[in-house]
Amino acid sequence: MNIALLGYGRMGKTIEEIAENRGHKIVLKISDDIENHDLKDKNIDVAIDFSIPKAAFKNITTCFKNNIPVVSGTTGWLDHYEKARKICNEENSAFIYASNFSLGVNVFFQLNQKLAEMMQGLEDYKVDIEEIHHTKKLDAPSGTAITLAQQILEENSRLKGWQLDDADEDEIPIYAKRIEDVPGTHAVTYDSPVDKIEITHTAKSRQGFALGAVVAAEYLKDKTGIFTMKDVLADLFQN
Ligand SMILES: NC(=O)C1=CN([C@@H]2O[C@H](COP(=O)(O)OP(=O)(O)OC[C@H]3O[C@@H](n4cnc5c(N)ncnc54)[C@H](OP(=O)(O)O)[C@@H]3O)[C@@H](O)[C@H]2O)C=CC1
Ligand SMILES: O=C(O)C1=N[C@H](C(=O)O)C[C@H](O)C1
Repeated sequence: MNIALLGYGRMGKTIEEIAENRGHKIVLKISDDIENHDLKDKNIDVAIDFSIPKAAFKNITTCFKNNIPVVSGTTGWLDHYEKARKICNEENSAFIYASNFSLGVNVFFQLNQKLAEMMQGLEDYKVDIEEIHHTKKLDAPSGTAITLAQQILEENSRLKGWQLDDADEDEIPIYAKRIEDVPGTHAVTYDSPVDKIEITHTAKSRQGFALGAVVAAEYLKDKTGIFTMKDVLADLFQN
């Protein structure tokens, strides 16, 4: 498969290594405005975007307009997600966005949803989310922490939203810590006067995120439409 890397930083480089080990070819790497690059004549099968929040929307939709399916893991641009979906559908292209491509985190998402369902009637427990990342991260809270909060909100009608740091009684506080070189840690805690329930996912490196993104790209090639990591995992475990 011929892959274009939109963003060639920490994740782009890790994806390159994993994709090549799986027999794919990197035919384009960009770290600047996509308009400076010719997307034609490179036989790009899939573009993988791990860039920066302010570039993601343009990167993704330019690919749709050039009939190139896109896997995007860039966080911090989701105000424009619905518009990107619309353009994808109009252009008959294909798209997978995930705040976290790691297979382990996608299991953790299922665990979080189940736990939220079990805890929604237990009013003595206060829930919060903590995320820890390296000091170079541009956005806070992390995209993964926002996904975790959204899953809890779907199950708990007493909670109205999430807030970074100081939250109201009916909001989920998300605490974002920045510590040098931490690849990504997420914890969801339910605290009551008598006990505490915690679930944590700790990434040991970026390899898990990168592998998930390459597996998603393999899934997306030759498809049309909008997909999620749930579709990718269902396909993976079926085969
Ligand atoms: N969904 C997931 O599983 C994961 C998501 N992420 C997310 O992926 C994104 C990238 O993370 P990471 O690799 O650590 O960040 P880096 O800062 O290491 O990489 C971002 C790269 O994008 C480049 N860039 C700048 N402008 C553009 C542009 N217009 N088009 C394309 N590339 C551009 C930067 O170049 P330069 O340095 O020259 O400015 C840099 O090389 C972040 O949003 C992060 O949150 C990260 C890990 C996992
Ligand atoms: O910026 C990172 O590094 C990461 N970003 C993603 C996020 O914002 O959730 C995923 C992962 O935790 C690493």
